[in-house]
Order: sequence, then C-alpha cells, then structure tokens
Amino acid sequence: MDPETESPPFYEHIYQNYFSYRRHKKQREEDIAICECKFSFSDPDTVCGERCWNVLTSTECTPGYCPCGVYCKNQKFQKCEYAKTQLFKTEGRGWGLVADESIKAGQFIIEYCGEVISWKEARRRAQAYEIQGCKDAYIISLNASESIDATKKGSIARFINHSCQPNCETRKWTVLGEIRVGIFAKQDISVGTELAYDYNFEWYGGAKVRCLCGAANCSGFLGAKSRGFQEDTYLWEDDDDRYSVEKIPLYDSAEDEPSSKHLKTIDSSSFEYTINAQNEYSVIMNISMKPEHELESTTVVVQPLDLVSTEGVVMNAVKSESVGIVAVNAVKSESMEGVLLNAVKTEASEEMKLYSHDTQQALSQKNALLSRIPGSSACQNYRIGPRAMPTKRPKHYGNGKPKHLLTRQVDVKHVTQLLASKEAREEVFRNEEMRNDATSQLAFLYDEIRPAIEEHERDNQDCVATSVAEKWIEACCLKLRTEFDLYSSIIKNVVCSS
Ligand SMILES: C[S@@+](CC[C@H](N)C(=O)[O-])C[C@H]1O[C@@H](n2cnc3c(N)ncnc32)[C@H](O)[C@@H]1O
Repeated sequence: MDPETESPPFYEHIYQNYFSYRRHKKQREEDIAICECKFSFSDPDTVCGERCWNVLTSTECTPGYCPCGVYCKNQKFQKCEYAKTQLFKTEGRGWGLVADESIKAGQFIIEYCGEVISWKEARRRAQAYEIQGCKDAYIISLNASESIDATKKGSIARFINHSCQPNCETRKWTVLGEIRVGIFAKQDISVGTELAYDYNFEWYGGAKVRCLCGAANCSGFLGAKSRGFQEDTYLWEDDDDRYSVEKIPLYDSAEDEPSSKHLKTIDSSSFEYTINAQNEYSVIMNISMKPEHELESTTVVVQPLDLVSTEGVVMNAVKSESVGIVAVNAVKSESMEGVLLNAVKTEASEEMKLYSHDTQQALSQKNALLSRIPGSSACQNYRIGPRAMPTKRPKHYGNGKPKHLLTRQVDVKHVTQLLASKEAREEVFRNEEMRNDATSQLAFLYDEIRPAIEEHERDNQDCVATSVAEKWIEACCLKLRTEFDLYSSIIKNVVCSS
C-alpha cells in the first residue's frame, strides 16, 4: 500500500464520551463546585488558573456558575481546548501522534474520548476484539467500575502510543459531574516530537505485545502491569515484531523503582489502627504524592460513621481522583442479622461477643486487604489476597455447627416477602442486583491482577504495587457501599412496613 495514501482503519471520530449503557450523570446544583476566583482586566491570564480551588481538585468550572463567567479558563475539556497534533505512521507501532506546536509541561493536550462502558463489558469486548484479530487495543480504565473504549468511537487521543519513558501522562478530571481522562504533558514537548504515555495499569491490552518504545528502561512488553494483561492471552505470531513473544513478561519496570517516579506512598509511621471503647475500628492512612526525597504526608481522617452492615464492618473510603484512596475507615456496628430478627433467625447476642475478634480479622484479611510489609523499601506495598478469608478455625456453638459470622448472607428473597409495597420490594431487588454486580467485579479484578500478584509471589516479595492495591481497594469499597445500600434499604423498608 502506498504510505502516502494509507490512512488508519475506520473509526467514528467523537469529541465527547459516548454513553450507551447508562445516561450521562445529571449534575445536581448542590454538587456544583464554585470557585472564588475573580476576573480582573489587569491580569486576565491568571483567572481560574493554578490557584483556583477547582483546578486544585481537578474539577472543571461549571458554565453559568463560575464567578469569572466567560473569562473562566478552567473549562478546557468542555471547550475542547486541545494542543495541535498530527497523525503519523510509525515504524512498527502502527499510527502515532506528534506535537504540531510546542507544548508546555503540565499543559492539557487532548481528551481520551470513547464509549463509556461497564467494566464487565470492557472485559467482554477486549476478548471479542482479540478473537476478531484486532491487534491494536484502545480500552483504558475510567474508574473502578467503568472503562473507555475508543476502538470504534474515539478522539484522536486513541492514536497515542505507549512509552516506558513517556513525555505525557493521563489525568482524571471531574467535568460536569463525570470523570473524564485527559492526556497532559509531563515535560516541555517540541514540535514534531511523538506524544506517548505509560499504558501501565490504565490499559486493557489484548495480546501480549512487545514494546518497541526504544526507551533505555523499557519493560519489554506493553502495559505489562495493566490489569488487562492476561497470562493466557493469545500471542500473535505473524511477522510483526510486536506480536512475537517468547517469554512471560517481566513485571519489573521503572514503576517499581521508587527513586525514579512520583510515588503514592503510605507513611508507616502515620498508619493508625484504633479500637475505641464503643468498639469502633478506625484505620487512617497518610498518603503523599511526591518524590521519595520530598515526602511529606497529608492526613485525611474520616470519623467513624454510625452504619450498619451484615458483616459488622463498614468501610468508608474517601477517594480523590488525583491521589487515590486517602482514608479508609472501618466501623463496627449493629449486626444486620440482629436487626432482622426472625427473618434470618440469628443468635445475635452470642455472635456480637465474637465480633470484635472477627471484625478485626476481617479488616486485615478480607476487606481491607492491606498490610504493611516489614522492611519494604518503597513504602508502597500492600497485600492482596485471592478473595481472602480469615484462616482461623470457625466458631462452633451448642449445636456443633460451625458459624461463619462473616460470610452469612441475608436471604433477600425471604426478607422482601415481609415488605408490603411493590416499590419497596423493587428497591431492595435493585440494590441486590447492584451488590451482585460489585461482587462479580471484585472477582473479575482478582482474576485480572492475578498475574501481577503471582509474579510477586514468585519473587518472594509478597506484595504488589500501590496502583494495583488502590484498584483493589476501590473495588472492595464499591462492594461494601452496595452492600450497605442493600441492607439499609432493607432496614428502611422493613421499618416502614411494620
Ligand atoms: C491505543 S493504540 C495506539 C495507536 C495505534 N498505534 C494505532 O495504530 O491505532 C494501542 C496499540 O498501539 C500499539 N502500540 C502502542 N505503543 C506501542 C509500543 N510502544 N510498542 C509496540 N506497539 C505499540 C499496540 O498494538 C497497541 O495495542
């Protein structure tokens, strides 16, 4: 084919994410973040700049609400204020994107647009594309439960290739209530330079692809740490260099070297785990986002909440898109089974006595799944277990039957029979469905990150990197939140029915 006339395979060009499986969120007025910037004719360029509250929290100003009105400079995603770029054909890596003007460090370059799909659908599509023979993969992660697929619909950002020494990075911004992914410059970039970001963790690769980025610190394979990188995926065996892989990839890359990256770290000295007289369990972590030598931690403390859970443990996580999970709070409170009394015939008082021990164990082994590894140099290691369960022997009661306090499930079908109204039953079933989805997402996540965990276990490090742990925590928290929603809707409706 004549390279002059060759063009990339067809895709539909879009300028905003496309929502098919759900609607775009409608931003409620009370959720709109309004900054305190003031426009001044003497200094028009600084308006809604780096000191703007919204900019500092990676949130775009909402038109009609920003005090700077039409002068607001913090609506770059909404106004498609992209840097000039040019498509070009690379040597061996398909199409790529180069800067068509000089770009400053930190500058927003372009939004990664595509179809917003559920995580399950992303997994299904990634496998389908692979079976169909699509060698280029365009699915990236949006949040714990959703992904962006730019395979058939996308912006030109879909052409940005991977590099292990990237000049760009992805950042997540909140725009009109939705998270969106932007490509930002990590450094000054001159005209004609290829744009590239590191696909690790954000990318759903299909086949194992040999990385041809040419960087001195190249990890050898594309997105070798990404959750879409499966050990059992098909290895392409044509004459394209990218797709002939002899070895299982090494997961060690620059990402693992604390000195070379900005780390999200947990400062062990400020990791607190407390139990107070009211039996409230509280875990507080301090997280920093700085190079190791500049570490300085920020504590975010979340007060224990008065919540209810079947498992006796509720985790309350405060998350910021730019720094990940910043605090996890676990609260022991009334047993849901205890509240439902006859519906599930629980031996509440005896079980309650066991809660403090079991809850603590559940915290460290089942839900929290975090433990500091002594002597770990990078301060970024957590333990993630395969649907980890407490290893201690189950409790036995008078009838000799083991009691798995922490795995007992409320029989939702049975409980809904107690509810008088159809609406109440539907609400509970809806919440149950969401809880089930979150549970299977967690199971999928474990399958996806298994290679990384197993690789570490082979290295006898017993740990995985922070980003993997964060994704795991996010999925755990989603599951816990949906569980909470389910059980609180049951309580509310049972109380209203009685
Ligand atoms: C998001 S697409 C990037 C655009 C793609 N080059 C194209 O022609 O459409 C990701 C795909 O590009 C290829 N790719 C990106 N970076 C690469 C790299 N460093 N080495 C080898 N192939 C790369 C891989 O086939 C990957 O699945």
